[in-house]
Amino acid sequence: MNEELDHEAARIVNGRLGGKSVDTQVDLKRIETAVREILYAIGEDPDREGLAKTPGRVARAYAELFAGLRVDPAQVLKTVFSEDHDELIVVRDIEVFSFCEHHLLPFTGVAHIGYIPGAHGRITGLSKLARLVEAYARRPQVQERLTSQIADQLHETLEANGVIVVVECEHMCMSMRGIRKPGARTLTSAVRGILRDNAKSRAEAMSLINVSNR
Ligand SMILES: Nc1nc2c(ncn2[C@@H]2O[C@H](COP(=O)(O)OP(=O)(O)OP(=O)(O)O)[C@@H](O)[C@H]2O)c(=O)[nH]1
Ligand SMILES: [Zn+2]
Repeated sequence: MNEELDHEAARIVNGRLGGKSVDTQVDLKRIETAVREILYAIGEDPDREGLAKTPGRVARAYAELFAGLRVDPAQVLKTVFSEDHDELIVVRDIEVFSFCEHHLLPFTGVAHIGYIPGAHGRITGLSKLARLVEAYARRPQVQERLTSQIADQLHETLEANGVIVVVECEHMCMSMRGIRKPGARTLTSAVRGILRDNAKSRAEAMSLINVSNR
């Protein structure tokens, strides 16, 4: 099949991201075809009653699960307020559902985000921090990149004095298959600005995030 034509035929579906509808241009037909092939390949019958609608369901699920690919994270942070607050703001325990790009299996856990506004006092809506996590998580990812992308976007867009992002996740590709170690959690952090340069500020941020007591 001509790839360009196939791409042009991509259907628009509505996905949901952080509770908001987004236009997600995803080639559902192509996913359906691929899922049928996978079902054949594992020795299943894609036409049996229970599986007949599965390729379509998987296609719609993927459109939603990978909706972050069609979100501009800078836009997510566009709601900013000016506030005379030059100290740490932390939102912790933001749920993360992402997919490791190696096995396309989920990794799930929480993200903790802290930032110190810049001199102009630019702060964003608290929910926007969770939306930012969604925008970067709903893509094929690695946990390290997810962590640093969130930190870099906050640092840049808010011109924050300091940023800290800690992500703790369990990877299904380590739990369900391969090494099979359920319960192992991976912690990654990214620190920017004053929180990177100043050990005392970083320690204060870490204690608010309180990772070690979880
Ligand atoms: N650094 C990092 N590694 C990840 C992440 N998600 C999955 N991985 C790892 O990616 C690696 C891929 O290794 P490969 O040797 O290419 O693939 P594999 O043979 O399936 O590896 P095993 O999982 O060890 O069976 C594995 O060690 C996974 O644990 C992530 O977010 N960050
Ligand atoms: Zn993996």
